[in-house]
Amino acid sequence: VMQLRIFFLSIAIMGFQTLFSQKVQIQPTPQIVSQPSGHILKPEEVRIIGANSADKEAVKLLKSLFSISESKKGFPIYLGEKSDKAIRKYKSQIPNKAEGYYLSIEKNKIVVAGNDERGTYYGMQTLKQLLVDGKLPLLNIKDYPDITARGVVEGFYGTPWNYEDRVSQLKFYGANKLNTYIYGPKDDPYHRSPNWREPYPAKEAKAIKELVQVANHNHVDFVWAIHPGMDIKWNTADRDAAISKFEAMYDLGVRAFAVFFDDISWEDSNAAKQADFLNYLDDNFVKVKKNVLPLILCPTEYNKSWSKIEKGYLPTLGEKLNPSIHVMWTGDRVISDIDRQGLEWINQHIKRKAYIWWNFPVSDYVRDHLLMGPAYGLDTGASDLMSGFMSNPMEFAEASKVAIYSVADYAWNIKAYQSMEAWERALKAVMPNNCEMFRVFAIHNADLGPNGHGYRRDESWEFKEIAEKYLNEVKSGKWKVETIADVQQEFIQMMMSAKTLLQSTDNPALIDEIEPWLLQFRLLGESGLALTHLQVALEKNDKAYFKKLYSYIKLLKEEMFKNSNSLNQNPYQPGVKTGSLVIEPLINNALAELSKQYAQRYNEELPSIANYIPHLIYTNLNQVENLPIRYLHKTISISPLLEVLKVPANGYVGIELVPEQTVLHSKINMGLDEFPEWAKIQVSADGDNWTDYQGKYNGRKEWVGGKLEGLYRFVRMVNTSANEQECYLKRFEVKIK
Ligand SMILES: OCC1=N[C@H]2[C@@H](O1)O[C@H](CO)[C@@H](O)[C@@H]2O
Ligand SMILES: [Ca+2]
Repeated sequence: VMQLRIFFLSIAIMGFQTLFSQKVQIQPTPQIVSQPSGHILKPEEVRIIGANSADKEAVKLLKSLFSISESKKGFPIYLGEKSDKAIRKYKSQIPNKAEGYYLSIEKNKIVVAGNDERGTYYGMQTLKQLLVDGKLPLLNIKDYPDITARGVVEGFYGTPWNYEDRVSQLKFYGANKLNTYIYGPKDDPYHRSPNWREPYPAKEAKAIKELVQVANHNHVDFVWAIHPGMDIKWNTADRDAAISKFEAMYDLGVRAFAVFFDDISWEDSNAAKQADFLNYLDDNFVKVKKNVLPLILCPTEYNKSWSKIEKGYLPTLGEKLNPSIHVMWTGDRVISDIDRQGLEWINQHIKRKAYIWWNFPVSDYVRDHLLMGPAYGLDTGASDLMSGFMSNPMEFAEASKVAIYSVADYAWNIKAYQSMEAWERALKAVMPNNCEMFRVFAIHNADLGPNGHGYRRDESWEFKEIAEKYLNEVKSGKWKVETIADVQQEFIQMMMSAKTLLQSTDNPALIDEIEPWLLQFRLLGESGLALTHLQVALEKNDKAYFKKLYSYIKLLKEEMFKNSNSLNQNPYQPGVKTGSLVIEPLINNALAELSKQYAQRYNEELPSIANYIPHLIYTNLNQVENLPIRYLHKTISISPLLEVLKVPANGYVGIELVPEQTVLHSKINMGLDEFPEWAKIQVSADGDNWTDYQGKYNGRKEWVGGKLEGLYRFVRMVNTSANEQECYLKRFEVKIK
């Protein structure tokens, strides 16, 4: 009997424990958090001890959460930094780390004590997260960030974020303990060419001034970046032009600056000159102003695949740059995982900890895709090797928050980071009321398709196995009802997801951004569903029904084609791709298979409606071998490259027409003012015998060629000189008959 009694007692205690010790979820994951021992109800009134010496944003945040009693009787909340008298008693509990804090929620008091102002503010952000349903768990936390600078570099090509986007982002960073926002949109002419020397016009200047204030209210350092590399001259005029632009930005409240030398021609990538330029700004502006944060440089050689150590670019920076200047780095490639080995490699050459510019979820090189998946490929053993970690996002600000939320979790507590778990929480943070439907959409919109960087992401990972099984059963003709049911369930969920999100109201800005993809996603689900009914038609041997369904699917595909030619149009990767890794290929493959079975049974060929492109990229340059080919209204084009293209002797890039075609005209834009003497445009029918393709330069830096007699298979640009040359690949298109 005694054992039994003890047994039941232990069960009861466990139950009690689990009831209250349900794991508290805090974002980002704290370093040290005690097991909750029960909870208290939210105090009716609180008394703040230390209100006039604590960080003012923290005080503001506290006052927004609780009602403050004027008298002495309110529930005491001790608030302040380690140097403040009010929390002197708790000083020894505070982690001795920048932005660290100690938070203790007890029966008769709460303590929020920061190692510095930002730490107090972050302690308050955590307290806010713990106040749920009018209750607070009894626990204590000692927390601090692993990486000093954490945040976002708005550094993509494409439509810059607008003012509302940026305000929303800055508030999001405050709530997720991200402390840095680097303003550097490539297509802002006052950040880059031609107006990097000019002060902003009044309207833009006012907007930046206000954004800096919003950043300060959310404890975010607003870093303004200048991109002079397209036309900088290494002289005092341009050096002083940069200083005076920095002064103008300083007057708008900016207290942190960066200099970007990325994606410029290699002649100007002179490390010694760049280092002198940065050191001059450092010595004559940053050091003079005193309250300006250390400079950040984005080097021309910003990834390992582009660097030739023997040429000395990175070692020169490492040697010459003032030690306080940060050096940005994207990893082993432009778009790259970040791991210990790669970081140790770069840190030794730049003689400091790399300041990471992580090119995810940026999509300016795959603009027809959204990157809504988990942020993975980040080494959880690298917390001591980075001085900063910035995400370069998509031009879709709200949609980028899914990845940015995960980056916040990673950069704060690296060893604890779990990409899938963070992703689940990110979805809920971005779409609180419809996160299940949002998850259906996000899981099928994660991969970016074939692209020039060869960077891919997993997608539809929970559906892959069913998809495989389904396709095999379609091929064998022996399909099982439960497999069809599983596949139908996924397709119906896609339709439900699209419809629910299109009509949702919990994040209208997000729906506005992703609407084209939601429309496409719904149609894709619908075409999949119709596809499964083709099997019903075959089961019932109902030829007419099969044909009706087939033309219905054709209608759906025509609508998708229309969407892809009217929505999200841009000169790079226009259109709207969704479910492109698993769902779309499954539907096209099953469709081809079922129409083959139809043809065999009824001895009648149906017109093919699977959308694929037979034409190929034709090149011996591995920098562009993965660039996708587009085919639209008889024009075949190579997806443009944003970076500088390096063309060794006899290097070539072009298009292979499959099969041979009559070429009507061609247009090639290499981003050069006149047609370079080292280049030739050639055509061939067999890939061996080449003839020059006569053409001329139009007024817009483009080579244009006319109609060719006869059939050709290859059109290319080749470097006929004996040395490596460089150009851009802004456009390469061939129109056929
Ligand atoms: O400085 C690093 C860097 N500069 C470029 C490059 O990465 O590729 C990114 C993705 O295309 C692009 O957004 C960015 O502007
Ligand atoms: Ca203080």
